[in-house]
Order: sequence, then C-alpha cells, then structure tokens
Amino acid sequence: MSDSEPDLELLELLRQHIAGKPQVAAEPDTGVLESAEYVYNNSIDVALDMRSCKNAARAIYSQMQTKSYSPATWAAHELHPHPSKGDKPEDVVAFIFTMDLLNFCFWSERGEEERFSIEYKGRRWTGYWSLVAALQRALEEGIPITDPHFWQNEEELTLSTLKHVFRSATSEEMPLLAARLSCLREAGQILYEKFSCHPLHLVTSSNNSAARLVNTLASNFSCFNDTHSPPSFPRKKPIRLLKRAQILVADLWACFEGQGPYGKFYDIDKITMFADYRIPQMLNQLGCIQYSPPLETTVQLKRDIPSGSNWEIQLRACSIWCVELIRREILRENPGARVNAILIDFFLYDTIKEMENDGRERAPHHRTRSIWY
Ligand SMILES: Nc1nc2c(c(CN[C@H]3C=C[C@H](O)[C@@H]3O)cn2[C@@H]2O[C@H](COP(=O)(O)O)[C@@H](O)[C@H]2O)c(=O)[nH]1
Repeated sequence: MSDSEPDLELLELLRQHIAGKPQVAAEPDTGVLESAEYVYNNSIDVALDMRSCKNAARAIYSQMQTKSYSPATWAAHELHPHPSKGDKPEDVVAFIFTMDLLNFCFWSERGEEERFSIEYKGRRWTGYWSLVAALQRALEEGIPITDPHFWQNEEELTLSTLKHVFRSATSEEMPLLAARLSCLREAGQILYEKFSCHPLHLVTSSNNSAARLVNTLASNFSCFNDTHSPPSFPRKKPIRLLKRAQILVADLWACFEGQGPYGKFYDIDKITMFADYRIPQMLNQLGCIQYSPPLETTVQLKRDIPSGSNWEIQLRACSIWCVELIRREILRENPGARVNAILIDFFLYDTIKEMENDGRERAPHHRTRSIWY
C-alpha cells in the first residue's frame, strides 16, 4: 500500500470501533470495477452499444449453457496442470503462479508459420498456449522453472537459460524475454522475503478472499501492480486494472473448482473480466464496444497504441465495464444463474481463439506491448 493511499481496512476498523461494533476486518474491494466505471463515464474514444450488449448477453449465456461452461472447463484444456492428472496441488499452485506472472504479450506481426511458437507434444503452440507449453516442457526437461529459489539464482537462471526455456520452433523469439526475467527475479525476492519462498503461503494469506489476494499481489509485487494515471483522466486515485493479479485468482478458483485451501474464495464474484488484448477484440466483433474513427483506424492498421496511453486505458477499462453490464443483464434475465465475470471472460477468450483458428476474426486486436497483459 503506497503512503498516499489510505488504508481502507484500517479506516473501516476505526469506524467500527467508534460505532462500538465488533472489530472485524472489512471485506476488501479491488477498486477495479470503480476504476472501469470512472473511465467509461469519461471516455470519448470508446463507447458501449447497449442493444448489442443485451443481444450478446443472451447469446453468450445460451452458448455457455450449450457448452456447459463451468470452472471445470479450465482443467479440460490438455496443457493445464490439475490434480486429476496426477499433479500435486502445491505444484499446481506454483505452476499457476509462474504462468500468470508471465502471462502477457504473445502477439506477433509475422504470419502463422513464422510467428513465435513452442514445439511440445508433437504440436506447435502459439499465444498464451505457447507459455503453458514452454513451462510444461521445461519441467519435463528437469528445469525447475516454477521454483522461486531458481528464479533468484543468477548463476542458474540467466537470460540465456530463459531463452532456452522459451526456445521457438521459428526464428522469432518470445517477446519481452528480459522483462519476463525481471518478473521472475522480483517475484522470487518478494516470495523469499514475505511468503516463505512459496506461492502457497501467499494464497493462504488471503484467508479465502479473492479481493484480498488481488490487493496483496498488487501491493507487494510491482510486476502485478497494473495501475495507471494517464494525464487524460486527472484524478487522485490511480486507475486499477490489475489484469494478471485477477486472472491468477481466477485460474486458482477455476482449477480447484472453488474448493479447498487454494480454490475457495467467498468473494470470487468481485473478480472482473481480465483486460487483455483479446476480449476487447471479441466485444468489438459483437458490436458491444465501438471506437472513434481515429482509434478504429489505428486498430485496423495494427499501429502501436502505447501502454498507459489514453486510448489504451479506455479500451481496457471500457471492456471491463462492458462485461460487467453483460453479466448484470444475464443475471437480470436468469435470476440465480451460476455465471460471473470470470466464466464470461473465459468463454469470450476461448470463442475469439476459435474464430482466430477458423479465420473468422473480422478485425485485428489492438497492438500494445506491455507486461500488464
Ligand atoms: N481475458 C482473458 N485473457 C486471457 C485468457 C487467457 C487464457 N485463459 C485460459 C484459461 C481459461 C480459459 O478457458 C482460457 O482457456 C489468456 N489471456 C490473455 O490473452 C492474451 C493472449 O492471447 P493470444 O496471444 O491470442 O493467446 C494475453 O494477454 C493473455 O494474458 C483468458 O481466459 N481471458
């Protein structure tokens, strides 16, 4: 927690003390939804189309039911680790932590045959799946890539070791490799100093609160602190998007199906959609979010949109708000439906990936190089 930000939990405890109420820590909030609504209310380059959002809510919920989308969908992906596949829970937690520490920026300007890809299990994996494949391959080769001790060992884990872990089947290297090494180094240091050198203790420190775990990640690890203060949104509080902190919690919840010491979160519905570069593309394809002409041209021409810029923050935050409105519409039409922003997000991601594979993408995703997503 930086000095300038008030400690909301402490203030709540003081308020309860004065009011004579029992001293229980207030349930924390991540501030992401508040940030998303603020940016949406002050955006001029990204707008939401309510009719499309209503239609999308109906179509998404119907298809999620057809495909029986649930947390169990996570383990069904062949590359994801899972106790049912013989993986020890503590190793699964370490894998998910490592994966979401590095879960950013896989896009390439090269064609399908030339883009960065990982050869594993007789297949070439690209995008997010190239990350998962590379981690699985490294573990099978005896490289302790999910061990924080290894991350801190500058003799063992060098940039060339990491290049070997992510060696490509093509001439293109994985993007931002040096930045990924910095994330591993920092995470190793913080886990050593504060969480007995294992992500298990980080997860259990949240006392089954998803919001508290997100905030712990954001306040202790700078590489998870996906917050921004663009000049075009002048307000005291930074805009909190926290994409990788949130998807880490969501992956734990989905993997363990909301159960046990590493998967049970009583406030999991506080997690929002994860502001990456795929969901905005899918929401735009559905007509739910629409861009101003200059932004539309920039995205269509695959021009760089700088990280933390006005356009990029609008794209990411308005997408979060859009999925929140879709979630509310699904629950309005289907009271009691077991749907949250996580499952809607996972569905939208998997759907745009199917469209990419079938050549049905109607427009490119936006191009921003960053460690945040
Ligand atoms: N919002 C959101 N972003 C997601 C995912 C996933 C994968 N999640 C799996 C787990 C359960 C689900 O069923 C998925 O199978 C990756 N990403 C992000 O996308 C980008 C990679 O894109 P591409 O290069 O095209 O693969 C990159 O920023 C990455 O961080 C998601 O689910 N939601």
